[in-house]
Amino acid sequence: MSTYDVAVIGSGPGGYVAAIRCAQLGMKTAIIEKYSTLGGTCLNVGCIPSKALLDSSHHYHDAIKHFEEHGIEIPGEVKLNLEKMMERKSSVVSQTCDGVKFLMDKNKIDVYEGLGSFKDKTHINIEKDGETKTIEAKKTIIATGSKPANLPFIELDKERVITSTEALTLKEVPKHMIVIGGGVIGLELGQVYRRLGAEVTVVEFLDRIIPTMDSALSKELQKVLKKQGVKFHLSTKVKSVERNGDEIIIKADDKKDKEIELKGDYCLVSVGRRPYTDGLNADAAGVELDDKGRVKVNDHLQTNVDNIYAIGDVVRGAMLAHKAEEEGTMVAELIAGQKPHIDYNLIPGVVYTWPEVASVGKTEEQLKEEGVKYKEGKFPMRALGRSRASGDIDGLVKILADEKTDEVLGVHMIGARTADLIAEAVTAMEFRASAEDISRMSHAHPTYAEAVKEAALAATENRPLHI
Ligand SMILES: NC(=O)c1ccc[n+]([C@@H]2O[C@H](COP(=O)([O-])OP(=O)(O)OC[C@H]3O[C@@H](n4cnc5c(N)ncnc54)[C@H](O)[C@@H]3O)[C@@H](O)[C@H]2O)c1
Repeated sequence: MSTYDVAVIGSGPGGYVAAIRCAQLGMKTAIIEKYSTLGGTCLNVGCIPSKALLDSSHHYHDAIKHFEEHGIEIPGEVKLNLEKMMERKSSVVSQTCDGVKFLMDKNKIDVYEGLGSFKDKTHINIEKDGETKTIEAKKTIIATGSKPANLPFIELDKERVITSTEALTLKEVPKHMIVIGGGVIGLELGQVYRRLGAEVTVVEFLDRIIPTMDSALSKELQKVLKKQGVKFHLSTKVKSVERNGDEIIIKADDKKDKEIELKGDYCLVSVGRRPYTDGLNADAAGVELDDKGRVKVNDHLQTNVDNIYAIGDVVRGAMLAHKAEEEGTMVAELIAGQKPHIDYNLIPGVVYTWPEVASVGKTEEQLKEEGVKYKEGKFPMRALGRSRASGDIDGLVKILADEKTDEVLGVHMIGARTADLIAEAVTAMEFRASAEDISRMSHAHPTYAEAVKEAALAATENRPLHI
C-alpha cells in the first residue's frame, strides 16, 4: 500500500493548488479525482468553459451590433456556427485540464483516478470500474467542491430543464430561455444566449439581481442587461416548472402575489450550489458535516478530526475558485508548520458579464448594517476618454471609505475589464490604503483604471477632475 504525507480528494482549483503547495513544501502528495480529467467544476463545467462562451458570444454580438459603427463592413450575413463555438470551448477546456496534469507531473504528485472515500481517518479507498485501491495518508485535505442546487419541486431533465452544466453544451440556441435565479450563473449564461439570439427572461426571488453585491452594481447591471434585451421578474417566487413536449411552462407569484405564467423552450435553474460530499464516507473517518451539508472546519480549516482538513466550496464561505485556491495554499502551509492567514474580507467577487462586475470589501448595505460611518466617491465610466474610444461607456466605480480615517472599506465597479481592475482595489486594501493614497497614485492615461483614481478623488475630497 502506498503511503503519503498528504492525500487531496478532489482536483478543482482548491485541491490541485493544495497538492502543488504540499509538494513544493516537500511532502509526498497524492491527488484523487473521480473524473478522467483534472480541474474540477471550474475547469470542466464552470469558470473556464463559461468564459470561453462569454468571449465567443461577445465577438458574435460585436460583429452584428457594433462592427458597423467602427467602420467595419461585412459583405453578406454574419452567421453563427454554434457547433464550432462549442468545439472551441471544449478545446480550451481540454488544454486547461492537460495543463493541470502537467503541473501534477512536474511536482511529482501521484494522480489517482476514481472515487475517493474514507476507510478510516488515515486510509482512503479509491474505487474505479468496480476495483478498489487503498492508500494511506497521514493528512487528508477534502476538496470535493459543490454541485448545482435545485428547488424541491423542479425535475431537472437535463435536456430542457437544465443546470449550468448542460447550458454549456446546448446543441441549439434556445428561442426563449427562462432563467430561475438572477445570480452569477444565471446572468453570465443568460447573457451568452441572449447575445446568440435567444429571448431571455430572468426570474429572481429577491428584489434585485446579484443580491449579495452592492446595490449600485445590481441597479447598473440590470439597466445594461435590459438595454441588451434581457427581461426581468424580480421579487417573484417560482411555484412550478412543467415540461410539455418542447415547451416549458413556469408558474410564479409576482411581488403583488399575482400568479404569472411564462413559457419558453429551455429553463436554466441557477439558484445556487450545494456542497458535495456524496460517496466520501465522511462518517468512517468521523468527520462531521453541518446542517447545510458542508464539512465543518475551524479557523485553520481543520475538521473535527485532527489530521483531516477541508477547503473550497465544501466548507463555509463564498463558493469561488480563488477562495478555494487561497485555502488550499493555507492548509498546505499550516501542515508544514507555517502560520499563513487569509483575509476573507479581501476576496474579490466578479461577474463576467459585459460590462464586467467586480467587488471587494464591504458593500454600502453592510456598512449601514454595521453602523460604520463612511463616505462615498463615484465615477462614471462614460466620462473616461478610454471608454469613449472603445464605446464601452456603461458602468461606474464606487469607493467607500471610512468617514474619519479615509481608509478604503469597499470598492465596487461595473464596466469594461473591471474583473482585472479590481486587483488594484484588493492591493490597496491589503495595504490598508486610504482613498487619498489611491487618488495620488499615477494611473496611465487613457485607461479604464483612471475611474478608480477619480472615484478615490471623489471619496477623499469630493474633487474628481474629469466630471
Ligand atoms: N463569476 C463567478 O465567480 C462565478 C460564476 C459562476 C458561479 N459562481 C459561483 O457558483 C455559485 C452558484 O451560482 P448561482 O448563480 O447558481 O448562485 P448565486 O447564489 O450567485 O445566485 C442564485 C440566485 O438565485 C436566487 N434564488 C434562489 N432561490 C430562488 C427561487 N426559488 N426563485 C428565484 N430565484 C431564486 C437567489 O436570490 C440568487 O440571486 C455561487 O456561489 C457563485 O458565486 C461564481
